[in-house]
Amino acid sequence: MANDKRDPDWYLALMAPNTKGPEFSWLDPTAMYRNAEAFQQCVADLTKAFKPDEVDLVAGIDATGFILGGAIACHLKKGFLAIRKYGHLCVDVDDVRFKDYSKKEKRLEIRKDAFKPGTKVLIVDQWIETGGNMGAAVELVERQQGIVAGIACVCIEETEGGKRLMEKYKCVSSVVSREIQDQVNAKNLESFKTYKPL
Ligand SMILES: O=P(O)(O)OC[C@H]1O[C@H](OP(=O)(O)OP(=O)(O)O)[C@H](O)[C@@H]1O
Ligand SMILES: Nc1ncnc2[nH]cnc12
Repeated sequence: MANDKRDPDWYLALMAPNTKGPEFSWLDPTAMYRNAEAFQQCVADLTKAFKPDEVDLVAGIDATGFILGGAIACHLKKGFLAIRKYGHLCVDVDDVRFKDYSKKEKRLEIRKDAFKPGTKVLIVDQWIETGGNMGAAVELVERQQGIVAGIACVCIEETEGGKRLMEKYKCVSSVVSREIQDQVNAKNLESFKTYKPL
């Protein structure tokens, strides 16, 4: 990409707007993952701030955090820990209850003895809105004496919860410019005006 004249976060314009109503999140980043160049660029962007010895294990949040988290684990040549929605693992678990952007009660779980104490864990998800899911994931990792090496998401909204996570942990997202971050915070991307499904 030596002569690439695109903005560094060009691929965010491939995310699809919500056309189904308020019970869904306001856009769909999985539309962007279908583009090979976009997906690979996103994985590269979310990992470049981490040196190999900064991360021992990558954790992804159920469900869409598995897509990016799995790809990031392979890119960094690390193992992958699934942070699952409650009730899915067939082994003993630790779990956390919380509320997310839907304002409904949610619950995440990880297996007991998921990693050794002191393991440096990079937590990956698609998105941070209220920070409910990510806050719960952090709690699960820290309860087992893991060290949160960082947090990686396509976008992190500058909500109260998002800002709290950014103050405390090394957080990376694909958003580069103030302009796009403001659009993310406003839940309305300029690119929606010209977004075309394939
Ligand atoms: O910051 P928050 O308010 O917690 O919102 C962010 C979460 O919401 C979405 O998950 P959701 O459970 O809606 O969808 P998914 O199962 O498709 O990943 C998203 O993937 C994050 O996990
Ligand atoms: N995938 C997503 N897109 C936009 N906002 C979100 N809030 C929670 N998940 C989201």
